[in-house]
Amino acid sequence: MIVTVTANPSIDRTVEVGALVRGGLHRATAVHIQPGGKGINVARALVCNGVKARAVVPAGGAEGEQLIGLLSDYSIDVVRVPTLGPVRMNVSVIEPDATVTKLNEPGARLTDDETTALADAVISASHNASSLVLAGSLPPGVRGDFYADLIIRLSDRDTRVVVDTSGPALRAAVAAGPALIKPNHHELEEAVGRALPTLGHVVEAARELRSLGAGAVLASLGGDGAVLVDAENTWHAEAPVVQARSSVGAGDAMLAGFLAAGGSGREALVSAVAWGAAAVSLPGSTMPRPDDLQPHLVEVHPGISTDRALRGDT
Ligand SMILES: Nc1ncnc2c1ncn2[C@@H]1O[C@H](COP(=O)(O)OP(=O)(O)O)[C@@H](O)[C@H]1O
Ligand SMILES: O=P(O)(O)OC[C@H]1O[C@](O)(COP(=O)(O)O)[C@@H](O)[C@@H]1O
Repeated sequence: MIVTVTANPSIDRTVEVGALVRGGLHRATAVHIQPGGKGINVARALVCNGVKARAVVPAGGAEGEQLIGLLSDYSIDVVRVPTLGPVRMNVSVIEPDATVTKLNEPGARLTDDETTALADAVISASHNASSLVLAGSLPPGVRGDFYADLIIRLSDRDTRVVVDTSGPALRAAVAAGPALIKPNHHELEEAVGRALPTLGHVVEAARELRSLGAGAVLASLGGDGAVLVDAENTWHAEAPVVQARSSVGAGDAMLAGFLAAGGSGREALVSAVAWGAAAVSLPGSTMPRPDDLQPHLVEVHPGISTDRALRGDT
């Protein structure tokens, strides 16, 4: 069983429009309303591919009811932690060339009691977990070391803890020694405090985060694919997307693909990149199903082209 935690879930509205003009009126050509937040997306991708997943989700208000309702379309074992404040709504605007503009709300403040209830629910929901995924931003009221504390509390278990977050929460989590982190390009730059214009810079930064405590680093690089740095190896892999539609949730699909394929090594990276590329070809934050996956199109490069300039599109 893979357990995911989404401390700050959302209802995602993905709105497709013509070219975006700041200050202009845009008539939507399509709208997708989907359950959101990184851990929820990882769980959706897993169950869409026959892998069992449990999702721990704090949810309150009418939006919380709607989120739980949307989740009932998936065979996820949902552990709901009731909260007073409502679940946030995040909006992504997609232009015809698949450019995404994201508007993420901060989320409602969690009280101290709600934060404690969430942490306790995670500990009990992950009793039989092979992997525990701590994913997404932290809502107001939750301290930046929330994920780090969970890693420490779970350190005597066999569960592999995986972290996909940003900013101070990521820095704190790294120091607590997670098995794996999944930053995108921007989150990796933020974590090391400098720009990473080339593949070589990304690999250096990933090694730095390993030296600070992360067991392995799976860095997603948008159209440039992904890099995996673990104790033994460094790999770069990428796959073409014939027609990009929406990259919302691509990183979450990618992490799910990595875990579904065992969560370490070359073959897991191939699976990750195949799932990420497939997600980009689907509307909104739709997660790929087996028929959408094309692992044979994934290219794993024999060495790292350290001077390769990155597009920086994450
Ligand atoms: N334009 C693209 N072309 C091909 N693959 C892509 C593209 N954008 C994203 N991907 C795939 O999806 C993965 C996750 O995307 P990325 O944007 O890096 O993550 P996040 O959604 O976390 O910001 C990438 O590692 C890559 O495999
Ligand atoms: O918690 P954050 O960082 O605000 O991110 C939440 C958003 O990220 C998503 O999980 C999408 O993730 P990606 O970064 O993979 O595109 C959305 O479902 C959600 O709205």
